[in-house]
Amino acid sequence: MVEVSTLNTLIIPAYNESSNIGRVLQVVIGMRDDFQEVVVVDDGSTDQTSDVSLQYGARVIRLETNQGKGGAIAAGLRACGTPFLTLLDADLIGLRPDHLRLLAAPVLQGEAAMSMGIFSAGRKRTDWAQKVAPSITGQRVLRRELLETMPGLANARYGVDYALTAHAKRMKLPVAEVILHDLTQIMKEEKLGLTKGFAARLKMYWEIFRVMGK
Ligand SMILES: O=c1ccn([C@@H]2O[C@H](COP(=O)(O)OP(=O)(O)O)[C@@H](O)[C@H]2O)c(=O)[nH]1
Ligand SMILES: O=C(O)[C@@H](COP(=O)(O)O)O[C@H]1O[C@H](CO)[C@@H](O)[C@H](O)[C@H]1O
Repeated sequence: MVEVSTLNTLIIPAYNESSNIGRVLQVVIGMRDDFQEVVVVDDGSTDQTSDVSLQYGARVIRLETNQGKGGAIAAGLRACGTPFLTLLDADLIGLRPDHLRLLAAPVLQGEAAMSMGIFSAGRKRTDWAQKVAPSITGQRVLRRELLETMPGLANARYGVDYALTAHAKRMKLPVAEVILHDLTQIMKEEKLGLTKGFAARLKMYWEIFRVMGK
């Protein structure tokens, strides 16, 4: 039987996440039976994201300038060769190994081409966001062909999640939604303060809107 660890790479796109990424890395870095590699793509951060990630033993790909989430994922894809990829946001709170195994199961077992993780019982605000729009979750496991064939990946910025879900639908591929209990993430307003956070949120909505209908 083929070892799962030779099949799956974990890719974490990260932009200025030095205060958050350690919480995620300390959970995933020991999962040697599950991932061939843990790759952090530091998307032109101006903080210590790369140094912190290296301290936890992750492989770090450092982009000189900020490319946006889609560009960071594209760089991670180019840097690995496994047939399956796991994508995670760097700012999760409450992540456990069983979340990742639950998320991977439908794809590794061939029932789905992609699975999408939906927060539940994490926090009201983030649960609600994913109930309303499950297609924009950052927690996914997918077959690499899906990313390789996605048009405009490198320029999609925050539109990448919406575009990936739409791409799978267009290709008529089976997608699984997996409930991830007790998981949440840090909101932009918490990272950047109310005014800057809200401005970043509006920019994110614009980047998602741009890919809709493409
Ligand atoms: O230009 C960017 C913006 C975001 N991200 C990463 O993409 C993930 C999701 O972004 P963010 O946390 O801002 O979104 P939220 O989870 O708040 O929606 C996080 O790991 C970010 O660090 C990135 O790599 N490049
Ligand atoms: O839930 C949401 O409304 C957004 C913004 O989350 P925050 O409130 O800033 O944590 O987060 C989701 O959408 C982003 C864009 O597609 C993805 O990058 C995130 O992974 C996803 O959680």
